[in-house]
Formats: sequence, structure tokens, C-alpha cells
Amino acid sequence: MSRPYRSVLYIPAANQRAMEKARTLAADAIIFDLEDAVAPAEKPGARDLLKAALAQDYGGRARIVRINGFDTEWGRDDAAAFATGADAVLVPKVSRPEDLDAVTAIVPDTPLWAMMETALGMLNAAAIAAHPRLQGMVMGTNDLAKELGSRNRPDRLAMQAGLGLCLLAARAHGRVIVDGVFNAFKDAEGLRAECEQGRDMGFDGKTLIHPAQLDIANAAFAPSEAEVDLSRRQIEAYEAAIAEGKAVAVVDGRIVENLHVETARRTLAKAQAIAALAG
Ligand SMILES: CC(C)(COP(=O)(O)OP(=O)(O)OC[C@H]1O[C@@H](n2cnc3c(N)ncnc32)[C@H](O)[C@@H]1OP(=O)(O)O)[C@@H](O)C(=O)NCCC(=O)NCCSC(=O)C[C@H](O)C(=O)O
Ligand SMILES: [Mg+2]
Repeated sequence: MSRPYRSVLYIPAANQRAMEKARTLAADAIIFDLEDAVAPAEKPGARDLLKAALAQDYGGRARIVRINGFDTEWGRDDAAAFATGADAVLVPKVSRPEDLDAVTAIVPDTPLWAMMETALGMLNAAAIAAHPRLQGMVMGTNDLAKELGSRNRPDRLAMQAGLGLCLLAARAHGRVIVDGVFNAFKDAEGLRAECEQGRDMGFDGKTLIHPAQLDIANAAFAPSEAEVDLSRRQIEAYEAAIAEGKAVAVVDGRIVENLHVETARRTLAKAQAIAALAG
């Protein structure tokens, strides 16, 4: 991963004040939303506001534009308006790779991201992840729950199959993947628990809906000091073992082999990327 995506904040593109505010918020990435967070009457105006916002400096934050679907009256115009000027275009409700082909025809150069939020999208996750223009995937757990008719539980039982399929697909094809939103934006403990669940599953970060959620996601998806320290010690111990002609080291009572060293190096690289973003 060349840049961190611990916290990916949605901002309605009709909300000029929030877009301005985001230039100083501690988000690794921003999704400027033209889709569900913008009322139909506001869609054309939101496009203009977003154009002006993207001319501003967002520092190191990745700027992702979520367009409307091509089955709506706004989708194609959104794609044409943001074919350049953003770091990525996020396509809603991607159910098959052909949904991305349609956008590619209008957005030939900017990387694409896919909202993974339909039942068919879950079943086609591998083919979607393999699309050559795809850079990242975003779980849309609200729409998925709506399609499944499932109930929300703290352990996200109903989401597990879809989350797992999309993670497998993203990792198999080297794509970024971020978890869905936690709707109860005043419930810090609930958010922390869900961030930790997503992190432990392997997600790169979490999509968020309110600035109050940023610190929790940033902390949950960053390597802790203990993890950084352990990674350094694992690398040192493994290099010492190799120098002695051994292939296995032991650190804190656990074996360290070449694969663990790869993970340790990735942890250090992630910590460095986060530090670079902050500095
Ligand atoms: C949820 C909200 C409607 C709450 O808004 P509000 O009541 O105005 O919040 P606050 O008064 O607490 O706001 C405090 C200040 O923070 C700014 N703010 C609020 N939200 C954001 C934001 N997202 N980004 C940047 N800044 C934000 C306010 O402007 C206040 O600033 P100030 O005036 O200076 O004090 C609101 O948070 C909101 O609209 N959130 C985003 C909702 C959204 O984007 N929804 C769509 C994405 S989720 C989705 O679609 C999921 C997916 O597709 C799926 O299927 O799961
Ligand atoms: Mg959705």
C-alpha cells in the first residue's frame, strides 16, 4: 500500500462548508458524494460546488468522487464532469465488471473505485477486483443490508459472507479495500469495536460519515507502538538467524520465518506512510 486509507470520510458534495472544513481534517481520504447524500434537486448544483472545491488544496488527502449510477439521469454527466480533477472516481452499486467498462469509456485515465453493495456484486467480487482500471473497493453495508433484508447486529453476522468475499477478491488482485460506515455517529464505543473488527479481518480502513469518527478509525487502523516495536525485533532476529545459517528465529516465544518478516516490513512501511502524511 503506497498511501494509508485508515479513515475515508464521506462529504455530501452539496455541503460547501463541510467540503471546506475537510481541508484541515485528519482524514486519509475523502469521498465527495454526489449520490445518496445529495437530494435530486441539488445534484447539478452539487457538481458545480464540487468542481470549485477540487480546485482547492486538500494536502495529502486522497480525493475520491462518488458519482451517481449510470441507471440514473445524472451518472454520465457526473462521470464526464470528473473524468479529470480527482484522484479516483467511485462507482456506486457495481454488480459486474461491465459496470466499470461503461465508466471507463467516459473516464479513460482516472483510477476507478467500486462500491461493493449489491448481492450480485458480492458474487462477482473476484471479477470486479480483476478489472484492470480498478484501484480500490468500498463496502456499502447499508445497501447490502437493504438487499439482503438482514438485521443489524454488533457482530455484523449478516455482513460476514460479503465482507469476506470482497476482502479475498481485493487481496487476490492487490486492490485497496475499506470497510462500510457505522451509522450511529455519536456512538464512539460501537464505532471502535466495528473498526477493530474490520482491522482484524484485514481491511485497510473504514468509511466514515462524521468528523467525530476520524480519530477512532485513524487509531484503530494504524500499527500500534507495540506492533512497530515487535516488527523491528522480528526483522532483527530473523536477519541474525539467517546470518547464522538458520531459517527460523524466535521472538517472544513465537517463530519468525520469512513470511512473518514480510508482514513486519509491511507494518513498518505503513507506519512510515502514516508519519509522512502527518508530517
Ligand atoms: C450525519 C450528518 C447529517 C450530521 O450533520 P450535522 O448534524 O450537521 O453534524 P454536526 O452538527 O455534528 O457537525 C459538526 C461540524 O462538522 C461538520 N461536518 C459534519 N459532517 C461532516 C462531514 N461528513 N464531513 C465534513 N464535515 C462535516 C459540520 O459541517 C459541522 O461543522 P461546523 O459548522 O464548522 O461546526 C452529517 O455528518 C453528514 O451529512 N454526514 C455525511 C453523510 C453522507 O455522506 N452519507 C452518504 C454516505 S454513507 C453511504 O452512502 C454508505 C453506502 O453507500 C452504503 O450503502 O452503506
Ligand atoms: Mg450505498
